Amino acid sequence: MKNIVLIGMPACGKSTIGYWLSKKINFPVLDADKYLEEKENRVISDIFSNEGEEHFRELETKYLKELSEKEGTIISTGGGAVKKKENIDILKKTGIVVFLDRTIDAISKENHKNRPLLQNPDNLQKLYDERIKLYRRYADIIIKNDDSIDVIVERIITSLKGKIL
Ligand SMILES: Nc1ncnc2c1ncn2[C@@H]1O[C@H](COP(=O)(O)OP(=O)(O)OP(=O)(O)O)[C@@H](O)[C@H]1O
Ligand SMILES: O=C(O)C1=C[C@@H](O)[C@@H](O)[C@H](O)C1
Ligand SMILES: [Mg+2]
Repeated sequence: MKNIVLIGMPACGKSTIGYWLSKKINFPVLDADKYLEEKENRVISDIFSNEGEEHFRELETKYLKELSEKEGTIISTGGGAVKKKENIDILKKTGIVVFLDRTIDAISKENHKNRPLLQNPDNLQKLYDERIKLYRRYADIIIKNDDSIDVIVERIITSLKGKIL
């Protein structure tokens, strides 16, 4: 059974929707950021401020490789997983990639205190402009996150029917 890999901007809903999708279809869910933090026994913001983003990206690739070895699992990735094509190539071998497409306006209204790259609010637009084409390019399925969580979960299930469900 293939994995379901959620990609998208920070605060687009990957963790929340991954969790509720998992309840609904009975697949386990793993959050790549949490997995990395547990394996490293540190929080991501600490890795960013001490060793820098490049080191974090190396760790991210290492743990995405481990996660890609799972089967029938929902994997919520970090918002920057698309920065390296290598990450996506790895994830696509065993998974179907779902891009959660949420507007920058909706994202900007969330609380970003635990998102190191969004401490400067101007960075949200910059990240979006850099990444939107990558999320679209790498997605097998694009789901607009513009309704309640329940509706979005149903949209994902409908779009996966006949593919992996
Ligand atoms: N459709 C929605 N309706 C209401 N709230 C939403 C919706 N989608 C996301 N949210 C809210 O937006 C916030 C950010 O969502 P979440 O933490 O799941 O994003 P994420 O993509 O996992 O972010 P990160 O990349 O930082 O891990 C949460 O408080 C979540 O409840
Ligand atoms: O958008 C990003 O580049 C990031 C998003 C988070 O999920 C974490 O993976 C980390 O803070 C980097
Ligand atoms: Mg998350």
